[in-house]
Amino acid sequence: MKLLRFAADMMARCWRASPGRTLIILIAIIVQFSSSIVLAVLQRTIVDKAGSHLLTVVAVAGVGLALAMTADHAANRIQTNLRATVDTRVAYALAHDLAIWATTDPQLDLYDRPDVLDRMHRVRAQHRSLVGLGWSVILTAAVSVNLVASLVLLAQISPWLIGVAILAVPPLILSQRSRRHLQSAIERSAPAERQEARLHALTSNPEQAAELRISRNEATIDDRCRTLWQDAQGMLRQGHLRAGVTSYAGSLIFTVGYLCSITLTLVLVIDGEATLGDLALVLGLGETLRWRVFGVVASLSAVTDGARVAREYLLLRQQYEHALRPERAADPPDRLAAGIGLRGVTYRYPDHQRPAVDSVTADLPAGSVIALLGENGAGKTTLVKLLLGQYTPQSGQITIDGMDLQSMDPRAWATRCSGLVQDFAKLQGPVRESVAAAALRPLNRTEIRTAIDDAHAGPIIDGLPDGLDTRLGLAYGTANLSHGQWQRLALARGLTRTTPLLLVLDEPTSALDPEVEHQLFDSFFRRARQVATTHGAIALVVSHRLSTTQDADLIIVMDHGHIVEVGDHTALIDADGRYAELFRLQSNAYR
Ligand SMILES: Nc1ncnc2c1ncn2[C@@H]1O[C@H](COP(=O)(O)OP(=O)(O)OP(=O)(O)O)[C@@H](O)[C@H]1O
Repeated sequence: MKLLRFAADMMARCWRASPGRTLIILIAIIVQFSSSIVLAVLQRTIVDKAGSHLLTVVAVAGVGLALAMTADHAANRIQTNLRATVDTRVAYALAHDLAIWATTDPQLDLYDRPDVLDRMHRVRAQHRSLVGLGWSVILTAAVSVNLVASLVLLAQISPWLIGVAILAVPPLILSQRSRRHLQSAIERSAPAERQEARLHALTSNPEQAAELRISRNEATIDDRCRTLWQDAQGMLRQGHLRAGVTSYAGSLIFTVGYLCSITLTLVLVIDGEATLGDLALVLGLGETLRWRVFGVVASLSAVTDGARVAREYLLLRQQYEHALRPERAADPPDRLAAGIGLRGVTYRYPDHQRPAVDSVTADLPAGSVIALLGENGAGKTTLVKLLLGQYTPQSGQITIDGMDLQSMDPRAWATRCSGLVQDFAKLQGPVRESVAAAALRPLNRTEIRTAIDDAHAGPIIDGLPDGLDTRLGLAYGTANLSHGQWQRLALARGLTRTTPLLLVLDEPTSALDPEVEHQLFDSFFRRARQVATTHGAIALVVSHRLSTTQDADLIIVMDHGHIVEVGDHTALIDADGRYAELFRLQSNAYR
C-alpha cells in the first residue's frame, strides 16, 4: 500500500514536472496496448471474408502487420523521447531530496554507519528506477489488460489455448528469481564498489593528489583498487550469469508453449473446427502475446526493482525524519545564564569497542573561554561534536542552562553554534557567497568584509582578481586558495553569526603560520569576549599549542575519552600534573 502511494507520488511528480508530456505518454501507452488487439480482430475478420484467396490473405496480413508495427513503434518512440525529459526532471528533484536529507540534518551519527552509506550509494546509483516506478505500475496494468483481452479472444477458438497463459507463469517466477540473483549480487558488490570509487576519487582529488604522488604509493592504491574492482565485478558477473540462465529457461518454456498453441490451431483448422481467420488471429496475436507476456514480466520486474529502491529511499526518509525528531521542539535560550553541563556523557562510534568520550562530567560556565587539550585521539573533537548536537550520547546528558539538549530542536541549536570545525567545508563559488553561506540573514558587502577582516582574511581577498566576486575553487577554474587560506575563509563564515551561544575553534593552527595564528586567536578571543557579554556565550578552543590557550578561563585536559584535569593555567601548573608536564615540554621546545 505504501509502495502504491509512493508510485502515485512519483506520477504526481511527473505531472508537476511536465503535465503536457505526461498526458501524451499516457495516451501513447493506451494506443500501444490497444493496437495489437484491434488489429488481430480486424485481421481475422478480413481473412475469413477473403475465403481461401491466398494473395488477399498475405496482403491483409502484411498491411495489418505494417499498421501494428507503425502504431507500436510510434507509441514506443513517443514514450522514450518524452519520458527522457520528464524522468530527468523528476530524477533531479529526487537527487535534490537526498542532498537536502544529507545536509539539513545536523546529526552526523547516521553518516558514520556503513549500512546507511551503502544505502545512499544504492539509492543514488539507482534513483532512475524510483522515477520509473509510477510508469511501471501503469505499464503493468496496461499490459495485463491487453493480456486478458488476448486470452479471451484465444479462448473463443479453444479453451486449451488459455494454456499459453499458464505457461507464462514459469517465466514470471523465473524472471523474479533472476532479478533476485542480480540484486543480491549488486548488494554484495556495493561496499567494494563504494570503496573502489572513493579510492579512485582520492587519486584524482587535487587536494590529496600531491601527497599521493610524493609518497609514490600509486602501485599500492592501484592494486587495492584493482582487487576491489575485481571482487565487485566477480560478484556481479556471477549474478548476471545466474540471472541470465534463470530468465532464459523461462523464455524457453513459453516459446515451447507458443509452438504448441499454433500446432493445436492448425489441427483444429484441418478438422474444420476453426477457420483460417482463427489461425491468422493465433499467429498475429500469439506473436504479440509472447511479447505482452514478457511485457508483464518485465514491467512487474521493473515494479519490483523500483519498489526495492523505493523501500530504501523511504527508509532514508524515515531515518532523516527520525533524526529531526519532531518531539524535539524546544528552542535554545536567547542567552546563556548558567552554562552547559555534561553529566556522565559517553559516546562510542559504531563498531568501536572503546568509547571516544567516556563518562565525561563537567560544567562549562556561561561567558567563559574554555581550552580543550589532549593528545591525538583523546576525544576532543568528538566532545565538540556532542556539544554541537552532531552526535547523540549513548548515555549521560548534556544540558543547556539546565535544559536537556535532547529535548531541543537540533536545527535550532545548530543555528546558535558557530566558529570553525576541523572538517570545515571549502565552499566553491564567489567569495561573498562562500562567506555569507552560514549567516542567518542576507548580508551586505560591508558585513561580509567585516567578517573577513575579523578572521584576518582581508589580505587574501585583496590579492584575488575580482575581490569579493572572485569565484573560488578548481570547479570554476579561476582562483584556488591554500588550505590555510580556505580555513580563514571558513572562520570568516563562522564569524558572520552574531548571536552564538557556543563558539568553537577546533584545531585551527595546523595550517597557519605563527603570526596569522596569533592574530586569529586574538580576534577569536575578542569575539568570544564580546558574545560572552551580550549572550553569555561559551567559547571552546581545541588546540595543541598551549601558549595560545593559557589565558583561557578554564582548561580541560582529556585522555582516552576521559577528563583527567580541569582548572585554569595557574592551578594546573601548581598541580604539576599532565598539563604542567606538557606545558614545560612545549616551552622548552619553542624557547
Ligand atoms: N567518524 C569517526 N568514526 C569512527 N571513529 C572515529 C571517528 N572520529 C573519531 N573516531 C575515533 O574516536 C577517537 C577520538 O577521536 P577524536 O577525533 O575525538 O580525537 P581528538 O582528541 O580530537 O584527536 P586529534 O587531536 O587527533 O584531532 C579516536 O580513536 C578516533 O579513531
